Amino acid sequence: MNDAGSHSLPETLYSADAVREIDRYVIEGGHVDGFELMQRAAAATFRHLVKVWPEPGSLLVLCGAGNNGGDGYLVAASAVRHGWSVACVAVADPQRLQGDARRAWQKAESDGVPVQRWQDLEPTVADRLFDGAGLIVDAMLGTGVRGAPRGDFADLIARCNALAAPVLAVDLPSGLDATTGQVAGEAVKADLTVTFIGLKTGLFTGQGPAVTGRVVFDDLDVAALVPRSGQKPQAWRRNWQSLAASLPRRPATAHKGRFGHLLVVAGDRGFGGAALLAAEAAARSGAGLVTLATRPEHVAPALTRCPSLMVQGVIHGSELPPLLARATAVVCGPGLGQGSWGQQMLQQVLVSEVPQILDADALNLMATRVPVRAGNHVLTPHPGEAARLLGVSVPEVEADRLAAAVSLQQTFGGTVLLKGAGTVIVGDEGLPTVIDGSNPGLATGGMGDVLSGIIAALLAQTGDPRASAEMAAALHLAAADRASRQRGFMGLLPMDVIDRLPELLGAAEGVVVPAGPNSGMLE
Ligand SMILES: NC(=O)C1=CN([C@@H]2O[C@H](COP(=O)(O)OP(=O)(O)OC[C@H]3O[C@@H](n4cnc5c(N)ncnc54)[C@H](O)[C@@H]3O)[C@@H](O)[C@H]2O)[C@@H](O)CC1
Ligand SMILES: [K+]
Repeated sequence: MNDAGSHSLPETLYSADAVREIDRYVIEGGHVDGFELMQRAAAATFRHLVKVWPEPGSLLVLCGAGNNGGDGYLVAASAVRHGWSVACVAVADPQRLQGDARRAWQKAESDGVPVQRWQDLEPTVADRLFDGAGLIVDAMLGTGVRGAPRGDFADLIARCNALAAPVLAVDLPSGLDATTGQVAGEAVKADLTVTFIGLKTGLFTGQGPAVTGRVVFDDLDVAALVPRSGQKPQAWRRNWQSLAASLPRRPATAHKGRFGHLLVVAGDRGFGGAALLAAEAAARSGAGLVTLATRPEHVAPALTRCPSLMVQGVIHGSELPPLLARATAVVCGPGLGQGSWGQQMLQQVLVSEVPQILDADALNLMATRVPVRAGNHVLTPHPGEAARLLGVSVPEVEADRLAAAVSLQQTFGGTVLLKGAGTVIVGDEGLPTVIDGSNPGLATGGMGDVLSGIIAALLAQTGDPRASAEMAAALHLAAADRASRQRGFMGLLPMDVIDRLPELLGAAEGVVVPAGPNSGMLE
């Protein structure tokens, strides 16, 4: 779930290599000495550690073979100076450490940190260290990690994850690829990640959100040097907090004709619910008018459930053009099925000029036959649909979600929204956007239909496919987070998410409902 602490995070995301280059620029450019930077990293880590765990009990610090380990040795030294009970385990032989990391280890030793080599530990002693830990500091692998953790690193990561003690990850959870968010073997599951200098993209997409816990950031006082380093961000980090202000404003004299007429083409036999979820989400997201074109048998239930919709039963594709002619945007896909009804409908949508969202079965049908012209469309694949469209496997998509989304955009044009934790949005220009946050309650049938309804409603109002996709993904997540506070994750339903849309939109519009005798009047 989105975390309150992330509000102060920067909005730019960098690859791990870009952050390493920034480090290099800062140090080799003579701006800040490498050991001084490491001391700042350790001090920042310790500051956050004390804030979250003022009395952690015994601290177990696991240090790797590089500068991430160096940070760990200095954190251990701070803890000893603080009078805490500390155990420090060197996963790699500290005698072989080099440079700043070596200096950090020596400082820890001279400050009285009891450093023990993992390889020298008797199994019973190792068990005691782990079982007695009140808090684990993971300083094993940082931005220098390459591939799946090997040897003792893999064992220690598994051991950390088997314990109930909380974990603080230094810079990133060991085992996570901080650029892509991929976990090739196993990654430490942290409760808090304190990350430095630049936010890394992989903390926010792929497996990142599942292993970082809360993310806090410290610029180590070198923020002013970042633009001068020549390193460019890889993506934007956005959430509802940062996007709500771009919501289209409604003048007091507004009439329904100003907010677009959305056509929802959805719901083959047996899939009427998907059509209704998309249409109702759209109606709740400010579309002026919503027409649902669906199988005739869904007309009566849809009208009963949501009388603000116009619902049209359609049997042949030839019935769509007049409806498309009146639409400012169209969403095609929820519950469309892959039979001839769905194919006919999709065909009509694809040949129209109307700005369009292509979702679910529309993407499955496209993957087998219909190429998309470049333009004003939004594709909203989940990783499985993305894999089919790209002709690769799902793990290949998940291994680098940003690259997969970019590749889809280059193939199909328009805007691509790749679903999943850390939703990625790519348009035909500008950096990709990563939506910060994830909610496991969204892994339920119908949630995607709600998302396409929201995107489509915003597209009908703004005419801007990319901005609509970004706002909708952030709003959808914020609504799910809000609903989860009452309903948890397992029992969350798409209707719960739709129910929270108006209050989030209202708050973004600055609508306030006063308490007291005039309650109910807007001011
Ligand atoms: N001076 C600097 O550049 C600063 C670096 N900082 C820290 O330094 C980290 C980067 O340090 P390094 O570049 O030394 O890299 P790391 O400390 O991330 O790790 C490099 C070491 O891990 C080993 N390794 C790599 N992949 C492995 C795998 N799959 N399995 C097992 N071992 C593996 C390598 O052989 C190497 O010895 C950052 O994440 C940050 O924590 C901070 O101290 C701030 C200043
Ligand atoms: K780490």
